[in-house]
Parts: sequence; structure tokens; C-alpha cells
Amino acid sequence: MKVIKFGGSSVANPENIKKVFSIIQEKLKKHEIAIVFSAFGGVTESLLKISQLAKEGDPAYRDLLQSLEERHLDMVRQLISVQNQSTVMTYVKVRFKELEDLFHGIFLIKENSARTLDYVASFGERLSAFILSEALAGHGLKTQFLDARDVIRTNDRFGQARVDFETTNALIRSYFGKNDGIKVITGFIASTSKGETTTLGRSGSDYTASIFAGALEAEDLEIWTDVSGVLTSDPRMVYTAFTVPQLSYNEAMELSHFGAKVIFPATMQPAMKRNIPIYIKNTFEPENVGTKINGDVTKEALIKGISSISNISIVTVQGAGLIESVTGTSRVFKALAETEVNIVLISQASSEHSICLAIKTDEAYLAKEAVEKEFHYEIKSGEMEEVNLLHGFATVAVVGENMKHNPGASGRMFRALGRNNINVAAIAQGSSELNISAVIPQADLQKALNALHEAFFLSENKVLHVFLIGTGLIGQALIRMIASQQEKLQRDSMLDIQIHGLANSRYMAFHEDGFDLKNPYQLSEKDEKMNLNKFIETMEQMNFSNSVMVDCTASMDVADTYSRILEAKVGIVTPNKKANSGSMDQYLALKKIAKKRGVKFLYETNVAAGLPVINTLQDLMLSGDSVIKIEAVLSGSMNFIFSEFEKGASFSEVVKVAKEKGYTEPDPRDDLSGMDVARKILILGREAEQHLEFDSVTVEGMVPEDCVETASVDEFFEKLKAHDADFEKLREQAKAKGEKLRFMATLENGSAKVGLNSLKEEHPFSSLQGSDNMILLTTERYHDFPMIIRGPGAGADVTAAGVFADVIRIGNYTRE
Ligand SMILES: NC(=O)C1=CN([C@@H]2O[C@H](COP(=O)(O)OP(=O)(O)OC[C@H]3O[C@@H](n4cnc5c(N)ncnc54)[C@H](OP(=O)(O)O)[C@@H]3O)[C@@H](O)[C@H]2O)C=CC1
Ligand SMILES: N[C@@H](CC=O)C(=O)O
Repeated sequence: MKVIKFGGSSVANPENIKKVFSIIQEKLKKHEIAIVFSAFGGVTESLLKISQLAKEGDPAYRDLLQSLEERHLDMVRQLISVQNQSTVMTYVKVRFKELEDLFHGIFLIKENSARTLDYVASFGERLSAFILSEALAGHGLKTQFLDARDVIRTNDRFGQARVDFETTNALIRSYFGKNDGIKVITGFIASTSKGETTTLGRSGSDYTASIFAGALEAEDLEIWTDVSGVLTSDPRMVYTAFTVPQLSYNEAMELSHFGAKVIFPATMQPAMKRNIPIYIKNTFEPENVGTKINGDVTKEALIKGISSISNISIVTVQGAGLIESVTGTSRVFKALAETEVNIVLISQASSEHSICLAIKTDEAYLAKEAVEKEFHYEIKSGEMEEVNLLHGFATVAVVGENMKHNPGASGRMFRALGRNNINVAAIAQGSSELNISAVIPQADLQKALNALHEAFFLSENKVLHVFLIGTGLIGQALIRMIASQQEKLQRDSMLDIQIHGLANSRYMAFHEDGFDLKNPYQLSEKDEKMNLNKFIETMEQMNFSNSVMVDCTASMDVADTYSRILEAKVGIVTPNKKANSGSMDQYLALKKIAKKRGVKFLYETNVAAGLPVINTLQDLMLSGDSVIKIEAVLSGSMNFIFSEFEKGASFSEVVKVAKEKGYTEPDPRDDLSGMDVARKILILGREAEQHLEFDSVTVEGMVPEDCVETASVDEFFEKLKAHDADFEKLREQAKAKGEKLRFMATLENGSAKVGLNSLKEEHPFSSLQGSDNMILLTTERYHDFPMIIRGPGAGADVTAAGVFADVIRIGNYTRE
């Protein structure tokens, strides 16, 4: 025998009921079944509302009652064939006549006791189960309608009656022994020994089904609802939540205590007592296996679910009076129990100086009042402090029997919270090791649930949330690269990169679920005007776990926000050199903040685009080497310009081509002036652990004086033409000596120099072509022959690829 129960949404309308009937037909092919039905979706609430209106003397109750009757008659018309409708119609009409009289009585005497309400509510299940029993009979099934009030005996605690199992079990068995057919049973309702109608409280129909399963020692109990079993977390908060295939009874109870929509703990008891498996299944996806709840503790997962309770306050009771008194703690709990305040979580340090209680915010003031009343004298005498209340919290709990004797669960939990900048205000874990709970700021709840979900369930699968400022040459190339690699990264590296924020100097836009990268979003006047502060605020408010800001601008304003961003535990990836080439103090401060906050600040593309220069230098320094000299060609644009220029074109023309090819800075004067290379050699020096300020770099620029102050880049190009003849002379002089013009940087003995050099043919830099860079590192280890790094050092693709590699590095770092 299987007991199967269908909830209100499963029987909310004829369409859903058809699905229910086909599930029943399927079951009957293999099993003997008993069926429990709730009232049609929303009916219990309507009955209680009508009752309330009647009590308030509002005649509008009559219209609502009439439409409720119409809804039931309509169900009869749609579910039962015309020739069989009359008995059922009569049954429905008689019930509604009874209800009419009942509500008229309530309307007259303005009384609505718990006992009356139980009787009112009972009509919902009596009507639905009778109609559905008859409808099933119409499908050729031999059904037997059973009003559960005939067999479930309870005390007279109306609204939440307690079951007398001895009598109930005997009555159920006797009824089943004497009556044939498929029993179609009313959920939720029962009766006292005097025949008064009672109800079984929250999830009462599930409880009814469990009572029948227990009494009949059913092979299993199936609860059919509108979700596919129990999920690993709340799917409205954690989009990656998935169905848990199996839970132990304890895990199911613990998860529901902590807010998960599972199965109300009390309802499990009768089935659990006889070790009957409970299946939670979805009426609308019957093929989904759903969740099995039984006595097994499976080993495959450390935890089974993450649940939470919102709107929590922290109540702190503290003072010496607690330490010295053996009764202190018990008095706190007694005071709270008497006020019927429910404690969600308790934490007390071994000093016994204070007790911290997590309590639902709407009960927190009651709790404070009750405890202060209890400790009135101690507070007055100063032995105890006034009770402290803090609002705005939530609890999160990870639940699973496998955590027992399995080190690492709490470490994983708090590492995930800490890494995502989520402050833990209180912690509790019982010795059963079934549940570890933490109280955290309510504002961080969604982020915490996602971080924990990733840490425990998707440790193989990371989502990295990107906010990109700068959608020019490099920014666009980066978006294209992420789009083209997104699926491969998900598949092979278990890394899902999503872009949630985009900005240029004019506009900004955000997307909660991540922009569709296959059809790249173009910022335009329909978007919000760019406001850097607002962009960062929005990024902070979105509060994703594993976030990274990618700065693809050359802006000082954006660089000035880095410390704030790192403090918020958001990583940074950037090709923008402005932050690292500011003051030495600023450079060191950013590294310090990143280290302190446990986030990454990566800028490989600050020097030589995607070439591995900074990482290499960092590795050399970490492994104990020291840099003696750096000689380098660090500008892709300048190398392109001079290697093309020697072929014969005019200087202004090749500068223009360098810009068109995307090698120059947004303003090419940054390259020609030597400032861009100066920044790069300064950064390399600092990475080589040398204390360098910008003024220790000697720069010999190439921008003619009258071109420095031009208002626009176009005007600059116009003016540059007038200097072509001067550059021509330089070219001829070099040519005459059989030399090459190369723009170089050197760093030695704590000072750096940047400028144009005329080099012999055999110099390694003379062979550089196009946008090539070359870096010669002479170190203690690479002393006789320097280490050489060579390759393209500018251009959209190589730079974006370097930025992308840093982004992936952050994704992999947050996985650890
Ligand atoms: N090009 C290359 O080969 C290399 C470039 N880099 C570095 O990459 C960075 C980007 O270069 P690139 O893509 O070529 O430059 P672009 O000029 O093509 O793009 C710059 C982007 O930054 C935006 N921007 C500028 N100021 C701000 C601001 N204050 N707030 C928001 N957005 C802003 C611009 O907005 P808008 O579109 O509105 O103008 C534009 O979208 C630079 O720092 C550069 O030094 C590093 C290595 C190589
Ligand atoms: N303009 C730079 C590119 C980025 O750093 C160069 O020419 O190398």
C-alpha cells in the first residue's frame, strides 16, 4: 500500500486535476493506493476570510460565499459527466447551505472561535475529496470517500489538535479492513471523541497522509506538490539550486526548521516512526525523481542543503551577574518561554559573560522586555547590563549528517563567507554536527547563500561576476573573447564568467542575470548617464560573491577608486597603468589592501600587453632573485612607428597608422612623449622591489612643443605633419651610420631613463619589427646572459588576451 497526497495547487483547477488523475492511473497499474486530498487551491483561505467578514458584520461575505459555491459547482461540471452530476451537485449545495447558515450565525453573534473556525475550514477538504472521489469513480475506479473525522481522533486543541494515535490507528485499520475500494480521504481534518471537528495545523494534509501511512504501515508515502522535491537552497535566491535526491529524516527536519520549504517536521513523525520513506514529487513534472526522505545517511555529499531565516535580531544579555549565577541562563530561557518568544539560535562563550540570542525581529522587543523584567534587580544594581538589541540580520545554516566527524565543513563555510566580505555576527553548532548556523547581515543574505552554495555544491563550478569600465578597443575585444570562450570555460574549467555591469565615459548599464555576450550590448543614449560613484555603488549593492572590476580605461578617476573597490572585497584586473605609476605610497597601499582583504589586484597588461613580464618578475623576486638591470623596448606603438618609419613613409603618417591599428594610447601623445614608457619602466622597477618615484625617471619625449597643447587628437595630427622634415633628418642620420632608431627604457642603479636611441645593427633591439616589445632582465641569477622576453606588446587582441588571462586567474583563485 502506498499513501499519496495531493496539495492545494495540484488540485487548484480542472486542468491540474487531470494531471493528478493521470498520476493516480499510473500508480494503480502497479500499486494499491490510498489518496489524501487538500482543499482546492485557495479554498481554505477563502473560507477563513468569509468567516472573518461575517464576524465583522460585513455583508460582503455573502458574495464571496456564492462565488466559492460557484467555483465548486463548476468543478463538478468540468470533472463529472452530466448523467452523474446530480448527486454530487446536491452534496455541494447541501454543504453550502450548511455554510450559509453557519456564516449567518457568525454574522449575528459576531463570534469566531477556534472551534468554529476548524468547523468552517473542514468544508474545504470535505468538498474537494468528495468531488474528486466521484470524479475518479467516473473514470471507472472503485473509490470510497472517507471523511477523516470518522477515523482520526484528537484532543480539543482547536486549530492545532493533537492526535490520539492509539485510537486513530485502530480506527484506520478497522476501516480499511471492512471497506473495499480506493480510499479517497479528506486531508487536514479530524474530530474529538465527542465528535467535534478539529484541524491538524500547518501542513495538516501532509500530516493526515503520514498518519494513514503509519497506521497502515504503508510501503511509502508520496507528497505531490508544485516543486520538484527539496532543493539545495531557495531557488529565488540561488539560481543554481537543484533538487536533493535524498535526505535523512533528521536532515529534512533540520532544513525545515531553518526556513526551507520541505515538509513540516511534525508531519513526518508517524511515517518516520515506522521508517516509511517519504517522497516529495512534483505534480507538474511527474517524471522528475523528486526527493526521497528516509532513515539513510548517504555519504556522497558533505551537506544536503543551505537554508536561511530572514528578519532576525540579535539580543545580547550580558554582565557579571550571569557568570556568578548558576541559574542565570535558565532564568533567561524561562523568561523567554513565558513570553512565548521563539529562539532561533543561541551562542554563549565559555566565559559565560554573555548570551547572544537570535530572535525573529517582530519578537525581539518582547524578548528584551521579558529578560529585563526578569533581571530587574541585577540591572538596577549594575551586575547586569541592559539587554542589547541589534536589528537587520538573517541566519544561514548548512545542514547535513555527513558533517559529523568530517573535518573541514565549518572551515569551508566560514572561508566562503569571509572571502566574500560577509561579517559573521554569531555562530552556533550543536554536537550532533547536523547543522552549522551563522548570523549575518540581512543585506548579505543572497550573496552568502550563493557563496555557500558554490563552496559546498558547486566547488567544481564557479561563477565570476564581472563589472567592466571602458568599452573601447580593449574592452570590446575582451567582451568578444569572453563570449567566444564562455562555453568552453564552463565545460572544461567549470568557470562561468558573467558580465553584470558595463560603462564608458558616457553611459552605464547593469544586468542582474549577466549580459548576453553573444549579442554584445552597445551602450547608448537610452542608458543611464555614466556616474562613477553610482557605478561602484550599484556594483556593491548587487553584492555578488566572486566579483571583479575590470578597468579598460586610461582614466585616473577610475584608478582612484581602486582602494575603495578592493576594500569591498571586489578583485581588480586592469591594463590601465595610472594607479601603479602614481606615488610609491599609493602603489604599496593598493597591494596592502588587496592582501588584507584577500582579493586579487592583477595588472599583467600594464607592461608589454599580454607578454608575461610582470608575473615573471614577481616569480623571480619571490624565489629570491634580485634585478640588476632592465633594458627594454616597452612601447608597441613606438616600435611600430620607428620600424615602419625606416621603410620610408612620413613620420606623421606612421603615427596615424599606429593609432588606427590600436597600438597607441587613447591619446598618442602619451606614447610619443615617452610618458607611457616611463610609467611602464617605473612599474617594472617597483615590481623588482625598487623604491621609485616618477621623478626618478628621465624622459626624453618626441612630441614637438607646439603639438603638446593641441586641444584634440585630430588637431595634434594636423600639427605633427609640419615636423615630418625634422624626423626625416633623424632617419637619414641613423641610416648613414647603418643604425636603427629604437625607443628604449633602461633601469639601473635606482634610476630609469626613457628615450630614442640610435642602435647598431647587431643590437638585439634593432631586429624588432611591428609592435614588438623586448625586455632584457639582468639579475643575480641571469647574470651573464639576461633573460629575454619578446613579442607583440600592443594591439587589441594580445592586450585583451592578457586581461582575459588575469580574469580567469581571479576565477580560479576564488575557487581555492
Ligand atoms: N591599446 C593597446 O594596445 C594597449 C592598451 N593598454 C591600456 O588599455 C587601456 C584601454 O585602452 P584602449 O582600449 O586602447 O582605449 P580606448 O580609447 O579605445 O578605450 C577607452 C575606454 O575607456 C572609456 N573611458 C575613458 N575614461 C573613462 C571614465 N572616466 N569612466 C568610464 N569610462 C571611461 C572610454 O569611454 P568612451 O568610449 O566614452 O570614450 C572608452 O570606452 C588603456 O589604459 C591603455 O593604456 C594596455 C596595453 C596595450
Ligand atoms: N600604447 C601602448 C600600449 C599599451 O600599453 C604601447 O604602444 O605599447
